[in-house]
Amino acid sequence: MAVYTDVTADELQAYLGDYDLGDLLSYKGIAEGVENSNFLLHTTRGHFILTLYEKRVAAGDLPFFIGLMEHLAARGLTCPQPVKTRAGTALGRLAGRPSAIVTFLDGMWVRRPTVAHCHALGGALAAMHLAGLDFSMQRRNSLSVDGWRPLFETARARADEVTPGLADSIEAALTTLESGWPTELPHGVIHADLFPDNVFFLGDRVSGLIDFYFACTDTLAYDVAICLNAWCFEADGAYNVTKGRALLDGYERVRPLSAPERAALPVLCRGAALRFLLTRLVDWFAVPAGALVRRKDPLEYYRKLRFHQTIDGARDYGIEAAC
Ligand SMILES: Nc1ncnc2c1ncn2[C@@H]1O[C@H](COP(=O)(O)OP(=O)(O)O)[C@@H](O)[C@H]1O
Ligand SMILES: N[C@@H](CCOP(=O)(O)O)C(=O)O
Repeated sequence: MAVYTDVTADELQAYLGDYDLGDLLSYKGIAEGVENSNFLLHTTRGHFILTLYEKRVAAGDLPFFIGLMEHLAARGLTCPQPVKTRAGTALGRLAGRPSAIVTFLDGMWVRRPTVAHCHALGGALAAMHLAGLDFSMQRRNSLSVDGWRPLFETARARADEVTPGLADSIEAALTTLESGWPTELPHGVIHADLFPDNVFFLGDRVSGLIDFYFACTDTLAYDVAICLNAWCFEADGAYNVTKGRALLDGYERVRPLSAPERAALPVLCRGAALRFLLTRLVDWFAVPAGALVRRKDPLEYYRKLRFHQTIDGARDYGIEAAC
């Protein structure tokens, strides 16, 4: 998260008047993350997270996110729980933005995931996929293949400022993905942004998942591809096949992948890399002056995309093509 919108102590006191959260002792903006504005609240009832939803979150989608966190918790997953006002509502409005308060989760996210972390993450991802299967609400993924070109068009003219030739490379990758994107693989609720900063650990054990604000109904194996991108590359840009194997093994112990899902991993990984390249590229030029936010490097995902373009089978990710 980040802080794009500031909240005064008076505004916050008045807002908290609708909740049974005791007295406000302190609050501070959280610099981590890039999407929404987040504050850590300390009240006489404990710690909570206040989120003000920013540009990429449509207010109409908030009931899906809130309902999903409640659904997953009811199925035994540890994730933030929306705190309701005395009137029973989880969604409010603060400083001109839609807002919500959620419970604070214990644990730490890991800056340098090990093989053991990747294995545990794979299991947690699969458990989330299974727990989401009977969630009754649907949300289209606005950041899937049909959303990439409109996103690209907003940044195309400036893309080569980041690195020469970037616009042409994205155009070529996009055209290939648009004609070959798999649509028949098993669908369900996906997290769609399960990066290390959204997974809390206590030791090697996953203690909770956060940040469900990209969650949607989409191809389950696409979520696996997002995680391979986010967890299994080293700082020098090399893919770590041992981590990939661990992640996939952890996943398959809970939810085995079908042969078509395995076969689609290369194209899904290319799509996942392009999706984060594009949002990072757009944000590179769009972060407002004065916002408390750390921009993320689009080129990290350009390098990952180019790696995936050299892959032709699931085996290169650490899993056999056939089950
Ligand atoms: N429920 C929570 N419990 C504890 N810390 C949280 C919680 N939600 C967010 N945070 C803290 O805020 C940071 C950013 O949150 P995140 O949801 O990833 O933001 P964004 O949506 O902008 O990416 C996390 O890395 C964590 O430190
Ligand atoms: N994970 C995305 C950015 C979305 O914000 P996050 O802080 O929740 O990860 C990226 O790395 O581009």
